[in-house]
Amino acid sequence: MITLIIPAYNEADNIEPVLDVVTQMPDFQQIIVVDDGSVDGTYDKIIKYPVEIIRFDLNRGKGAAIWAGVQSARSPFVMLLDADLIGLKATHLHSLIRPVVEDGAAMALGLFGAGRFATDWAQRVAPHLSGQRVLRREVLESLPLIETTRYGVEVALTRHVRQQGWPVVEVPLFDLTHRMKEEKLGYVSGFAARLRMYWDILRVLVRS
Ligand SMILES: O=c1ccn([C@@H]2O[C@H](COP(=O)(O)OP(=O)(O)O)[C@@H](O)[C@H]2O)c(=O)[nH]1
Ligand SMILES: O=C(O)[C@@H](COP(=O)(O)O)O[C@H]1O[C@H](CO)[C@@H](O)[C@H](O)[C@H]1O
Repeated sequence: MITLIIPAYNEADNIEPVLDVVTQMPDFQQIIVVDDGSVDGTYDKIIKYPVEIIRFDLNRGKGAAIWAGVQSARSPFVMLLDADLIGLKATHLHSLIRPVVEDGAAMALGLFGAGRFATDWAQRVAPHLSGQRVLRREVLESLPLIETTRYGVEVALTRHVRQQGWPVVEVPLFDLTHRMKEEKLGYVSGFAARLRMYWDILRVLVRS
């Protein structure tokens, strides 16, 4: 009933705790991990798990990774999860699944709460950025140019759903957080990556 898609770019140090949880859950018809051109051994970590793998030779960006997963998805519902979550539990994912699969929402957005101040705050200010979502598959299939959006994929999706007038539900995900860019890459490279992310988001916001 649900296809889980996890885009992963250089997440060798982070992805195993996420895969440990999701591969124990009976809820997923498919788990697809898209290795978006990682050069840090992410692939070697993923192959130990019972998941479908799509591997890009070169990095194409988060939007392209998600789109590749969607093209292989067979279920009517899709869950998107980041590969660097800390504190993930099956109960988080059940609370995200329910509003779409049982209650008919087009999209459920998961928002960190009571996890860490910095990441809770970021999602309170900008909930439309969240990478944790459940959607009807056709929502993803009907988003024009999704493969070009890179980090703009979330704002593009949120805007698309709102423009169509489809119901969206925000779900708090308590005691969940993720590794921030500066924690993964150091302050200088992390901040540069953050600026590139804002650029991707801006590009999507100004187009059409
Ligand atoms: O070019 C990219 C950049 C990111 N990601 C993945 O997209 C998710 C969110 O990225 P990141 O953690 O960098 O975003 P943040 O949450 O720090 O903004 C993670 O699973 C990344 O591995 C990806 O597949 N391709
Ligand atoms: O919440 C945010 O401000 C950004 C950056 O998170 P951090 O400041 O690195 O914790 O992260 C989100 O935004 C990206 C773009 O929409 C998504 O791709 C990430 O999944 C999401 O965590």
